[in-house]
Amino acid sequence: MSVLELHGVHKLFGDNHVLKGVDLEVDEHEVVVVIGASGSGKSTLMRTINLIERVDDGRILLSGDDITDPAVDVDKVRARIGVVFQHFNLFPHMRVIDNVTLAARKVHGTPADVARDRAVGLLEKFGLGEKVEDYPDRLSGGQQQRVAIVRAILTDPELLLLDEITSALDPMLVGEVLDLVRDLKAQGSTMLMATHEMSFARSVADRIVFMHGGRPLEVGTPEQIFEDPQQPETREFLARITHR
Ligand SMILES: Nc1ncnc2c1ncn2[C@@H]1O[C@H](COP(=O)(O)OP(=O)(O)OP(=O)(O)O)[C@@H](O)[C@H]1O
Repeated sequence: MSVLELHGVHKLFGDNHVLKGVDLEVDEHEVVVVIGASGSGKSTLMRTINLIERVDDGRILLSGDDITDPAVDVDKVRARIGVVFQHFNLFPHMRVIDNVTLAARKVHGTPADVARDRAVGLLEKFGLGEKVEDYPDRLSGGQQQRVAIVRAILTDPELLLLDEITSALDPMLVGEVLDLVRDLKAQGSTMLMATHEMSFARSVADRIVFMHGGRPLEVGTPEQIFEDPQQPETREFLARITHR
């Protein structure tokens, strides 16, 4: 069963037609990685799914529910999706534990002690056990991003959206964040992510989506896309990005 379905999704900013009829599916436990040149619409795609941007045409279904219906309760939809952005977006005035548990307590109504126990368990599991009571500015970028990921998974969302989560990190710290994503995949999380890290995309994706000109131009397994791309634009993009 599909956790996420996009049917003919269009998004315009003024007369800049950024998404031009995107069709896409993500199945349960599947990891789909979106690649493509800067400006090809990867972030916009993520933002329409999280309802930060409203689509101009088309439909998005989350586990069968039409979340693009104008009558939809946006907060309820967002509570079903875990999101991690490039910039970790932790609250600087809150300790790690409060950052991680805030949404569970305030949006999901999880009792504070239950949220705390689960958060501490996850933080320990991901090597952050000693940071529970710290403020974000005491943490490295990699640690902050891992905290943001723990926050996103705390309430077992149906879908995880990861948008360029390593782009703001010192290259030395990228690996520790990507290892966490590999762990989530091993646990069966359903994920849609945009990344410029091709080797990571290749190692973690079940399917790769190459965005070009506002739509998925080529979709396939990592082997198909990286070893035998069918479209000239895909070949050109991969040649450019691997020879930087
Ligand atoms: N809020 C906005 N208002 C106006 N234009 C926007 C907005 N957000 C994105 N755009 C435009 O949409 C296009 C696609 O941007 P988007 O950020 O989705 O690309 P991207 O593939 O994620 O790029 P990158 O890899 O650099 O992050 C760009 O032309 C951008 O200028």
